[in-house]
Formats: sequence, C-alpha cells, structure tokens
Amino acid sequence: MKKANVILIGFAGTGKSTVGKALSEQLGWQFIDTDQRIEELQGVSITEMFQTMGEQAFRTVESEVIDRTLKVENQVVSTGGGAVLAERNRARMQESGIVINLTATKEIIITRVSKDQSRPLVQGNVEEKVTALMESRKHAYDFADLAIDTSELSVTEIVERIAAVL
Ligand SMILES: Nc1ncnc2c1ncn2[C@@H]1O[C@H](COP(=O)(O)OP(=O)(O)O)[C@@H](O)[C@H]1O
Ligand SMILES: O=C(O)C1=C[C@@H](OP(=O)(O)O)[C@@H](O)[C@H](O)C1
Ligand SMILES: [Mg+2]
Repeated sequence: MKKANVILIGFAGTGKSTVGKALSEQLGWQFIDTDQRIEELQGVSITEMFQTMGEQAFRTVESEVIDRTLKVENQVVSTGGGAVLAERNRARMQESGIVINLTATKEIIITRVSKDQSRPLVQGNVEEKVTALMESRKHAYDFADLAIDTSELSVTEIVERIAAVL
C-alpha cells in the first residue's frame, strides 16, 4: 500500500462516514470520523457548535483534530465535507494517506442529506443550499488520489473498490 492511512473526503452525503466505518471493519483498522471526534472533544453536537461558536471556530477545531488524527497510521479517516477547504488540511491529508473522493449526483445527495438534521450548512431549503454549496466547492475535492461515484453503488461495493487499490 502506498501510504499509511485511508482518508475519505467528499461532499456531505456522499457516504464518507458510512463507508469509512465499513472499510475499517473489513481492513481491521481503526476508524476515525473527524466530526465524531470534534463532537466528543467539544461535548456538543456540530449543529450546536455552529450556533454557539460559529463556523470559523468549528473549522479551527476541525484542523486541530485532523492534525492530531493523522499523526497515527493504519486508520480509516472519514472527514467532514468542508475539511478540504483549508490548504493546511489538504497538505496534511496528502502526506498522511491515500485520499479518496466519494462523489454522488446532486439528486442523490439531496435525498441522502434530507434524511437527517445534523448538517447545519444544508438545513432549510435543502435543494437550494446543496446546489449553492456544490457549485462553490466544485473543484475542492480534485486533489484526491482517486474518486468514486457512489450514486449507484452499495456500501459493500464501494468498500470493495477501495480495498482493491490498497
Ligand atoms: N452507497 C450508499 N447508498 C445508499 N445510501 C448511502 C450510501 N452511502 C451512504 N448512504 C446513506 O446516506 C446518508 C449519508 O451518509 P454519510 O455516511 O453520513 O455521508 P457523509 O459522511 O459523507 O456525509 C446516510 O443515511 C447513509 O446511510
Ligand atoms: O460540508 C460541510 O462543510 C460539513 C459537512 C459535515 O460532514 P459530512 O460531510 O460528513 O456530512 C460536517 O463536517 C459539518 O456539518 C460541515
Ligand atoms: Mg460524515
């Protein structure tokens, strides 16, 4: 295998948290979801963090968690959809693992993220919010080593595809 960790990036709802957990079980590796880590560290939900501290404070904690997490090897690391926005985070990811971009069509993303209220950036008019955010992040995930369109694939199929390139 090329590098020490598998790092999943991609827009919200592409399946990073779900696929990451399943892949870690298949590989027998530690699974880290950076959003889950942030919530554990802060003792509040991401939605509450956005409300009380604001997005910038969340991004600062997110960068710290990414830094700390990527000091360790042999992990599957699922990141949040906006983790790629900071150059510092992208650099850490590229030097610490194989970076895999999970993608999906806008329609599929809307269906998937509409099922829960845990993503503050795509609440309210979900279609409008997802459309605008996808447009502004059009090239944000291009630095990945590999991209997988998850729209028509089961979680098991995605895990198999990733395992095949390790
Ligand atoms: N390949 C898939 N096919 C169908 N549903 C999926 C797939 N991957 C994830 N999901 C569902 O989509 C939703 C978002 O998945 P999640 O893993 O939280 O994405 P992310 O971490 O990228 O935001 C969840 O309800 C999850 O069960
Ligand atoms: O796209 C984003 O900026 C965000 C995506 C979320 O993670 P998922 O991509 O796992 O939903 C979470 O980090 C936070 O709500 C912000
Ligand atoms: Mg997630």
